[in-house]
Amino acid sequence: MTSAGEQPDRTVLLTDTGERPWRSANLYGGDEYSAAYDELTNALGDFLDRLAEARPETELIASMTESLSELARGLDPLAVAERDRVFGRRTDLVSRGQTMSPTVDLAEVDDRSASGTVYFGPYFLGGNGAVHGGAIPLVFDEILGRLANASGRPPQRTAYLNTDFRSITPVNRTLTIRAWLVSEDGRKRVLRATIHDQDILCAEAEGLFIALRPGQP
Ligand SMILES: CCCCCCCCCCCC(=O)SCCNC(=O)CCNC(=O)[C@H](O)C(C)(C)COP(=O)(O)OP(=O)(O)OC[C@H]1O[C@@H](n2cnc3c(N)ncnc32)[C@H](O)[C@@H]1OP(=O)(O)O
Repeated sequence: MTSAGEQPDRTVLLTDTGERPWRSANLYGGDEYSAAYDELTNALGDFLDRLAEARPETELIASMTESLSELARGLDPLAVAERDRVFGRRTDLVSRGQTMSPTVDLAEVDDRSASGTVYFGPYFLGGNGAVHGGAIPLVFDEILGRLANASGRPPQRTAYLNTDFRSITPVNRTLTIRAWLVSEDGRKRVLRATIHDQDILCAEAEGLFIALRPGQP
C-alpha cells in the first residue's frame, strides 16, 4: 500500500511506451469517428484508473469536480435516443466504445468460440490486489453476450450467468479469457467462459442465452 504523497509503483501498470496494456491497439478497423470516440473512452478509462489510485488534496478534488461538472453540462443538450447513441455500440472497436467493463481484446473469434485478453485496471479493484467480484461477471456477460449474438444470430438476452471464483483475479495483469458454445436447443444457447492468469484458473462462468422473439425488449 502507498501512503499519501508517495508515488505508486507504476512498473507493473505501464508498458515501456507509458501506455496501459489494455489501452493500446484498440481498433478493429473503425472509421475516423470511431477512432476519435475510442480515444475519448480511453481517456475516460485512464482517468478512472488514476482517480482510483490517487489520494488528492481537497483543493484538487474541488477543481476536478468543477471541471467534470462543466464537461457534463456540455453533454446535456446532446442526449439522443438509445438507438442513436455511441457509447457501447461501436462493434468496430475492441472496447465497444464503453468504459463500464474492461476491454476484452479478442484475438480469435469464430461462430462457436472466442479467446483473447482482458486487463482489469485499478478502477476494478475490489481489495488486496483482487478484482471486484462484480466486475468479473460483467466481463463474462460481455464476452458470452458477444459470442451468443455473433454471426448474424437473432439478438439474445442472458437468462442466467453463474460465476465461480476459483482463485483471486489480479488487477494490473494481462489475463487470458476464453469462451465457447456448449449447446444449442431452439432459442436456448448455453455458453461457458474462463479467465486465467497464466495457468491459474481465476474464474469460470456458464451462461444461458435466449434468442428474443420479434418485438421482445
Ligand atoms: C452493439 C451490440 C453489442 C453486442 C454485445 C453485447 C454484450 C453484452 C450482452 C449482454 C446481454 C445481457 O446482459 S441482457 C440483460 C440481462 N438479462 C435480462 O435482462 C433478461 C431478463 N429476462 C428476460 O427478458 C426473459 O426472462 C428471457 C428473455 C431471458 C426469457 O423469457 P422468454 O422469452 O419469455 O422465454 P421463456 O419462455 O421464459 O424461456 C425460454 C426457455 O428458456 C428457459 N429459461 C428461461 N430462463 C431460464 C433460467 N433463468 N434458467 C433456466 N432456464 C431458463 C425456459 O424454461 C424455456 O425453456 P423451454 O421450456 O423452452 O425448454
